Amino acid sequence: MKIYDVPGFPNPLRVRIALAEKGLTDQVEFVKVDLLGGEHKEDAFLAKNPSGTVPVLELEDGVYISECTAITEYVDHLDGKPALTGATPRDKAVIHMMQKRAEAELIDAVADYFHYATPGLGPKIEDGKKTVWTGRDAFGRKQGDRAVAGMRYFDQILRDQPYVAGDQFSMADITVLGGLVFAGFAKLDVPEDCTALSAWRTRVQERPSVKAA
Ligand SMILES: N[C@@H](CCC(=O)N[C@@H](CS(=O)(=O)O)C(=O)NCC(=O)O)C(=O)O
Repeated sequence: MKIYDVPGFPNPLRVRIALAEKGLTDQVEFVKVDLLGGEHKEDAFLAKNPSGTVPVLELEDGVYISECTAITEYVDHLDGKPALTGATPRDKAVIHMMQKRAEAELIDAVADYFHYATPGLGPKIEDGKKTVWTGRDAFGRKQGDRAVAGMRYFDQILRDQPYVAGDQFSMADITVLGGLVFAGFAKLDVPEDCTALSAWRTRVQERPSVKAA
């Protein structure tokens, strides 16, 4: 397997943690993409992923898989013992639901704040993305507020259960952690009173997979 990504960036981190959780990291060739230089917006990369984002997984048969959730589902099922995406219909559904909330209300909202309300990845990348749109800064700030509301939501969830989707660590936890890492990138602070979320982060950061990623 080959993964095109940028080490240390939030969404690539989601897949790197999943690979480490499954013990597959050493079976992957990582190919660094020059994100700041705009390589991901060039035709050669767009042919791998028309969305122009990382990470992208390339399989032995040449198929390209983008989207962290899809990549995580792929690696989680390779050994027939899904541990991150749910082993029963019920667990699969709850994890899928919480994963979607972690994307929509946290990591993707932070990404919008980062790209539209801050200098983001710099003018070479961002100007292409930000068409001349008078409301773009206001949209970015609104998404920042949405991300902070998302932090409060997950704080409430984690007051009643040890992990984002219930009693077990899952890909939904990985996505919330990616969202908090992205928030740090974007200088979007976790509210002081989100004590359950902060305690959960301290706990999951002790996982070998997180330390290794
Ligand atoms: N929904 C995508 C999001 C991927 C994404 O936005 N990746 C960022 C990198 S990261 O900063 O989120 O880690 C990217 O490629 N951004 C390039 C750009 O926005 O031009 C996924 O799940 O893979």
